Amino acid sequence: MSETIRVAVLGASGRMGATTVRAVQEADGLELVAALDAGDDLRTVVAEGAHVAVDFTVPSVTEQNVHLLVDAGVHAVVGTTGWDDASLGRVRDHLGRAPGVGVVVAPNFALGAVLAMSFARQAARWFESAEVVELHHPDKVDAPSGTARHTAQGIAAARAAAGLGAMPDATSQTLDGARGADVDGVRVHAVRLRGLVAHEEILLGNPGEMLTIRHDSFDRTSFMPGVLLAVRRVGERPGLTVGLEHLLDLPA
Ligand SMILES: NC(=O)C1=CN([C@@H]2O[C@H](COP(=O)(O)OP(=O)(O)OC[C@H]3O[C@@H](n4cnc5c(N)ncnc54)[C@H](O)[C@@H]3O)[C@@H](O)[C@H]2O)C=CC1
Ligand SMILES: O=C(O)C1=N[C@H](C(=O)O)C[C@H](O)C1
Repeated sequence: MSETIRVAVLGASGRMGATTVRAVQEADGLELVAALDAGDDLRTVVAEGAHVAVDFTVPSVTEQNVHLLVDAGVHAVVGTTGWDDASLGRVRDHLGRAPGVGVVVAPNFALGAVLAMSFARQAARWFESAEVVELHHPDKVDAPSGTARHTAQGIAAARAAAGLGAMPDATSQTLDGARGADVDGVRVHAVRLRGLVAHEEILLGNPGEMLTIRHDSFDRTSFMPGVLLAVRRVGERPGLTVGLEHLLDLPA
């Protein structure tokens, strides 16, 4: 990769895309070469010689964007939600046929959120119960958040590795949805409220005690240090990286 990293932003008119455009324009060593939104031709990314494309679009298009970028030899930094094991597996297979190309998919680029998820994974094996509450602005289209899914999956993996079984829960009569969504056996609850940006609480319970791990993004600038870190590092990481924790040397 040359000294100046040429960056394209997809979803550039959206809340995250617009914030990313400004951050790239203000960052040392980066040059914004394309800012595209719905209806624009993705071939502009290649025509403008982008090294890295940042995707903050919508869950229904992000995987397709990534495949097009990989075909073009452009590294991808992806914050858009909606990824699952199947879509990540398809990208991993595709990257196997595109040596040298890197893709970083991160459900949350805020450093505090990544640390909160790491702390939750560390704590999970010591508690009988764990639930995740995510709270977001009401314009968000998906629920639960990608961050909450990733958090719950990490908690479930840590519990399984420690030999813990199902959590205690005597609920036998309930309204649909009252106990939230089940992500690998961990309950996840989604709040949508005007005034919020992006927030998460991880509740861990034992007899007589509770540990609460909370992270708040009050402004979308909170995601930018992580986005810029990924833009700078993705070229050194061929293949698929899922989660910013891998770029921060935190336990996966
Ligand atoms: N990983 C992270 O740290 C964060 C991830 N997100 C995720 O990023 C995504 C975007 O969030 P927001 O910016 O709030 O949404 P938004 O709705 O404000 O922006 C999405 C933009 O994508 C555009 N778009 C739709 N189809 C497109 C296409 N085919 N090509 C190019 N652009 C297209 C839309 O026109 C819109 O401008 C969501 O999935 C959200 O959950 C949001 C915040 C942080
Ligand atoms: O849509 C959002 O706003 C956010 N989306 C991501 C998610 O779903 O986890 C990251 C953050 O929570 C903000």
